[in-house]
Amino acid sequence: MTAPHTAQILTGPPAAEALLKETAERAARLARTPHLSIVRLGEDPASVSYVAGKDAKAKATGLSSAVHALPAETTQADLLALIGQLNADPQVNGILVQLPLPRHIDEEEVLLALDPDKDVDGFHPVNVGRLWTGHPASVPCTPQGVMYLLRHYGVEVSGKRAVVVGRSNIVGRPMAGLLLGAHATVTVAHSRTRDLGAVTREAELLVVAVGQAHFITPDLVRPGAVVIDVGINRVERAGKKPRLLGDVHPDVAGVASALTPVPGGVGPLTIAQLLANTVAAAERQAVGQPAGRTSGRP
Ligand SMILES: Nc1nc2c(c(=O)[nH]1)N[C@@H](CN(C=O)c1ccc(C(=O)N[C@@H](CCC(=O)O)C(=O)O)cc1)CN2
Repeated sequence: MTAPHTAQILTGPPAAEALLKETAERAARLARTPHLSIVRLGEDPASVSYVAGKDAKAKATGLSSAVHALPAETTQADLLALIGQLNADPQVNGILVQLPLPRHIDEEEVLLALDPDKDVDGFHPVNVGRLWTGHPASVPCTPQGVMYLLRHYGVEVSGKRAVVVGRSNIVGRPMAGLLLGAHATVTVAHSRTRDLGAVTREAELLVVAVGQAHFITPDLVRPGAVVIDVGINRVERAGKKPRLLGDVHPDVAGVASALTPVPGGVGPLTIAQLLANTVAAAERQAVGQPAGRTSGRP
């Protein structure tokens, strides 16, 4: 009798540690310690925890960082004024505004106000354009972290059929741009895709970021595919900590050749990549080179 097939589990922490080590070495080579300014509004527990993690990891990696924790009722004008100050401050190399923002804030206007060369989240349309035209850019941390994880585990991307499920600005769209830049043949599936299974079963590399627990079931996966689960769905439980579930059903391990877990897969790469983006921004600023002005075509 043969043992049932089970996928290789691509865990995030070893890849994140490797990226943090590289980032610390690069930071130490700079004449001035790179500085990251983190802006948070309100007390959303997940945002408080992610921001604390970013601040602590930045310091542990040899960067300097400061958290601007503003009340939830901060006005749009006050938030824009703070961003203006950080943009103008030559000591600040990277700025990020933790999302989601309170409902009264116009998120698009806030992201547009960031200096694109300090926008270490890569959300500014200038950085989106740089990514899609193959110029050096800050790229959103989670999809950039996925690329690092794939390289860390030796997963070949060039020439592969890749399907990204989800088209958010934070994950799906930049993920598609990065995979295309790495020479994959890329399809983006979304809520209006007809016959989703016919599309996802084509994928040798399947990246899922839809925000619905266990949305991808084994019947939607090509045997032997590499499956990257970007979902983090919090399922509340009475009297207990919420459970974190991915977008991919665990039974997919019986079909895929490799699979990222949730938690402990892509998530840890997000913060490591943010620090790598901050150091890269500081390196470009040190030589007076705006991100998009050199040829970085793949
Ligand atoms: N300005 C930004 N806002 C948000 C981003 C972002 O990249 N920039 N991404 C997410 C939240 N996020 C970082 O900000 C983030 C999400 C998840 C993790 C992570 O390590 N997840 C762990 C589980 C942690 C837990 O217990 O909650 C995992 O998946 O193993 C880190 C950072 C939205 N906002």
